[in-house]
Amino acid sequence: MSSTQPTPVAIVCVGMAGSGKTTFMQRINAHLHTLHQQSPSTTAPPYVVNLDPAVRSVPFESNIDIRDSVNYKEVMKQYNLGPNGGILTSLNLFSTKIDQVMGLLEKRCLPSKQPPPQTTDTTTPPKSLPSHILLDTPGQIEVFVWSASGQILLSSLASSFPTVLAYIIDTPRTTASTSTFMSNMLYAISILYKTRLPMILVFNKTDVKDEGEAVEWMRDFEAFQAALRAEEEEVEMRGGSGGAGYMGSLLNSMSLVLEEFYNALSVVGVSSMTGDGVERFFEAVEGKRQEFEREYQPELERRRRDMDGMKAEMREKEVRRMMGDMGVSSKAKGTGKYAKSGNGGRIAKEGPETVSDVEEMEADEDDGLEDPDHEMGTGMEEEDDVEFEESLKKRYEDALKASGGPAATVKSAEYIRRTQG
Ligand SMILES: Nc1nc2c(ncn2[C@@H]2O[C@H](COP(=O)(O)OP(=O)(O)OP(=O)(O)O)[C@@H](O)[C@H]2O)c(=O)[nH]1
Repeated sequence: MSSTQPTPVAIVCVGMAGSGKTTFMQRINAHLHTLHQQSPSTTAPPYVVNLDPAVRSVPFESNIDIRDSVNYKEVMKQYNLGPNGGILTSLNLFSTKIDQVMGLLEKRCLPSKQPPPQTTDTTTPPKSLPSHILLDTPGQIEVFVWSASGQILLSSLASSFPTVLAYIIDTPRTTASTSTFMSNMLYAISILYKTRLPMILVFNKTDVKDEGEAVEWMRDFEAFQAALRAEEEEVEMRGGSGGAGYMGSLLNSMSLVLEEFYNALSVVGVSSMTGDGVERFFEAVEGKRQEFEREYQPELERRRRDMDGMKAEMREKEVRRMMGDMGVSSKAKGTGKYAKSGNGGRIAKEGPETVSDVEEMEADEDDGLEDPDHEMGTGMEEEDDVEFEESLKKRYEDALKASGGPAATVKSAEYIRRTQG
């Protein structure tokens, strides 16, 4: 079964505090558990990850919980931080374990790369895999979306699984006024731009107020402008300014500009309380998974290739820089600042850079010593030096590759020192 099962979709739930994110997670988790119970051989229960370090208790069981590896209260105390700083630092600490987290997710949710053991037992079906990975995020949405660790977590996830954002919206509160609605939409856009992942807008709490008005405001800007005018008139009647100034015209123009953005989104109304709309949500997830594979994956791969290219370029630069440094430090080979101009095109005599350089230079001047290579120049040295530099360059490159990039300069320097004896 597992070999024919599609890769599970990762659903990352984001939303403002109080939007009903946790209740929504609980609802979709319960839905997937029911599907599993109905057909245990085709799909495993969802794999659940809690990324909210500050949550006291979650009404569902998590397979990976940030709270198991980071103690949020302790982090706040130790680093003397407030609540948001505590969440951010906890996420940072957790993201340092991203390799382990991804290893675990891949092990549990992707088909095994090893061939299944040869067995004559045909009665036991192969183990099924989860169809979805659910991730709950901190209510302080900005801490997750705009932090480096949030980015690391999201991009690592998207590099192994089709990843979809579910942006949960408190429908009754958001449609209470056009300005609240617009603020929430702008927030959703900024997340879309930042994460560059497909997004589903989940209008939650439809048992209190359905999503009809919100969807109308999104699809028909004239309806939004009519609602805006009605609001202004109401305020004017109460003796206020009606926001007729910049606010009204800003919201007006915004509604026109946002049309393109709205077209990129899937919209569903859900009641996490009653379970209404949950099937429609999963249909939207399937649509977004296809969109991810069609549009986002090639873009992700292109970005990854660019990154690899950049890394290779940086490695090359680093090698050149270190070769330059070698010119400073390889006095023994006559390739340093003591080398005279014309010695194989290497660096000419330069000013001292450190106190010990000054002492050495003074000592040399006192002795009236010449560069030994230069004195004994036969022409052979130049060839030797080219060979020497070539072999060094190769060793630098090998060292840099082995250590994963220019960040490992110190390590590489040690390596060179060691190999030079
Ligand atoms: N009527 C109704 N209430 C809901 C629904 N979903 C959530 N709520 C209520 O909304 C409130 C907030 O829900 P939570 O799930 O705690 O919201 P959250 O976004 O996780 O909040 P934080 O934990 O602060 O991030 C709770 O009182 C829920 O009972 C819904 O579909 N309908």
